[in-house]
Amino acid sequence: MVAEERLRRTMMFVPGNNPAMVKDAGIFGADSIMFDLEDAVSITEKDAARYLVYEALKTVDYGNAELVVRINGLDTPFYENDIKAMVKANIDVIRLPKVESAEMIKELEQLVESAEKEFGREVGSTHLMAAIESAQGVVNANEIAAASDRMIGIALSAEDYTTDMKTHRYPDGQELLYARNVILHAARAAGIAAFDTVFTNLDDTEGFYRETRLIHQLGFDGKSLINPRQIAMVNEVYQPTAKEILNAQNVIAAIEEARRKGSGVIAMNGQMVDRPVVLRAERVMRLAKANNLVDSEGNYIEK
Ligand SMILES: CC(=O)SCCNC(=O)CCNC(=O)[C@H](O)C(C)(C)COP(=O)(O)OP(=O)(O)OC[C@H]1O[C@@H](n2cnc3c(N)ncnc32)[C@H](O)[C@@H]1OP(=O)(O)O
Ligand SMILES: O=C([O-])CC(=O)C(=O)O
Ligand SMILES: [Mg+2]
Repeated sequence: MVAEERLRRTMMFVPGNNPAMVKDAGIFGADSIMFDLEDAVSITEKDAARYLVYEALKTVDYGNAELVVRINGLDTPFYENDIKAMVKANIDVIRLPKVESAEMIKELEQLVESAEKEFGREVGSTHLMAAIESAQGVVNANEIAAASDRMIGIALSAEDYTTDMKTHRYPDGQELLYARNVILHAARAAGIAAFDTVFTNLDDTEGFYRETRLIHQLGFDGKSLINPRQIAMVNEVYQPTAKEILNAQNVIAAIEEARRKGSGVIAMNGQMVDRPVVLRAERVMRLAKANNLVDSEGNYIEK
């Protein structure tokens, strides 16, 4: 097996100034919980939200969820204090909003490194991600994605992006097609994850499914979410079918057999099985496991 890659289908925003939501954010089963210190928090509450999230990170058990914080942008008076507090609280990932250049990620990296030294945290252990929210960010997506070894992903942020592009969001998503493809290619070229944007109309379930099916087809790892009700719908779209699971099991068994015989390639039902096929099969099995569709030995559970 290749190194186990973390599943990041659902990255749920949690307003950093809402004590009840911050406290209970772990119970909904999001792959990643993203505490927000930026646009969900008004200027007057910035310090209180930072303190609330810091305390929660120190005291609340969020299980296996990856813990992310969206700090305030580099053009605000808040980001330095945000970085220090979140590094000190052992956050897994810092998400920088409104990223337009590799230099912004490098500036973030320097501040994170000095905070790690100040608080006795292992240097390099705080991961980073960038939200791309403007034309400039899309144009520089390749450099942004490759700006630091700490980068785990880049995300499209379509609310700010469509404003910058002088458009707005439409049900068919045509206005996002270029940005989605650029971000996806930049992420894949850099070997990191790609996240799609939030869908803000909680009553439009059909629209949410349509958008999630599209980004799944394109190849995104997952989506930023605003509400726990959206988690199960994303997991459903990302869940492999019985046929895909059975095929993946056969592929993995076939390649293990080939390796025992000293070969990296084998034919299965007349079809060549090589590395990319095996990597896809391993991802299907990770998704199957996450959806409880296989037992601990990887056997399909009939439902
Ligand atoms: C463009 C951008 O920057 S987007 C990112 C910034 N925006 C955000 O972070 C907003 C996050 N989302 C929210 O605040 C909320 O989901 C809202 C305001 C949109 C809707 O809230 P509600 O109407 O309360 O939603 P709903 O009725 O589905 O909530 C059900 C439960 O889930 C909780 N919940 C809802 N959203 C969240 C969330 N994002 N995180 C944690 N818990 C949540 C509610 O508190 C409620 O809990 P309760 O049953 O114990 O009272
Ligand atoms: O990251 C997101 O999807 C939310 C956001 O800030 C935006 O859309 O501008
Ligand atoms: Mg935004």
